Amino acid sequence: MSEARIIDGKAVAESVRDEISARSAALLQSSGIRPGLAVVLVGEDPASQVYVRNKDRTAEACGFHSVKHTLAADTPETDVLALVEQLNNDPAIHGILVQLPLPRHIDESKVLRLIKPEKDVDGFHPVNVGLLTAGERSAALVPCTPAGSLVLLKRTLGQDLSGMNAVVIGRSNIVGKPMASLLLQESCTVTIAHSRTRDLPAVVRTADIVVAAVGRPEMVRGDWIKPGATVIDVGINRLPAPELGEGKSRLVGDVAFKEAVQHAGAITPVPGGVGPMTIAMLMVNTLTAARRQLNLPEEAPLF
Ligand SMILES: Nc1nc(=O)c2c([nH]1)NC[C@@H]1CN(c3ccc(C(=O)N[C@@H](CCC(=O)O)C(=O)O)cc3)C=[N+]21
Repeated sequence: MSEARIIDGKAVAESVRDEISARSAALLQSSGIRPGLAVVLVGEDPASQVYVRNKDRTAEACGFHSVKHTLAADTPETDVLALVEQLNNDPAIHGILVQLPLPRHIDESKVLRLIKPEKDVDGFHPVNVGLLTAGERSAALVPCTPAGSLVLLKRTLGQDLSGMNAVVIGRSNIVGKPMASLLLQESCTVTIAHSRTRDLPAVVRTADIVVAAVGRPEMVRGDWIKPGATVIDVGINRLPAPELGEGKSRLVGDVAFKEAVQHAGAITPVPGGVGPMTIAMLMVNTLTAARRQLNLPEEAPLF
């Protein structure tokens, strides 16, 4: 069998970013307003650092107003809530992202529920979750990683995914559940598999589309993949790599890439797959949020 096509998430993310830059420049020209994005970091989770740096750089490249609030890991919950409230009321801020996970003493869902739904560029507020689940994707802000994964699927398979068997591995609120909602809305036959699923390899073998979002390095093996299937690897796992030198690490996905590439029709790499798309879709959501807050018409959807 021939090797799978490698889906270039970095290149697709760049094209999305170019489109957002152009739309952002047009908005600035016509209304004098820059989309504003605020990121709130509580504590310094090392895994968050790369993400925040990439996000800042991309926001700047899109001509956005971008601010970062870094709070100490022991900041009281009331202070975090007060900051969110301040950002909710700041007209220069159209999108608010509170980096997860939060320290244990902070009630995550309390923080997420306080963010104004129209500023919720992560799409984690119950209002946005509800709209997406109810099939009103176009009225919602859609979580960035699932949205980016769907963009990659459509670039690979075309606009029509109807009737395809999609298996989503992982049931998180951040990826698995919203991904399943999106694929269902595309008329896929959707299975959500998880840690209690019986005979996961057999379930995955039924899939035309596999979305792996479990957070377990290289868990999905090559012989689980139906020949020709499209594989979206959402996992970003940092493993020690002494072969690269002392203290070095490497990133691997949730899919055993070297094996899966022998079976799949197309597959995303890690890094360079879904990660860059997550950031690109955050820019899409921030621009969408800004336009809605300014009562401007919706632009053509990018997926
Ligand atoms: N409220 C919230 N929303 C998030 O979306 C969110 C979050 N919290 N907490 C942390 C995770 C992690 N995350 C990443 C996004 C992009 C890359 C990314 O761009 N990765 C690149 C480079 C990775 C590297 O070189 O280290 C790649 O995969 O090619 C990584 C990680 C978003 N997250």
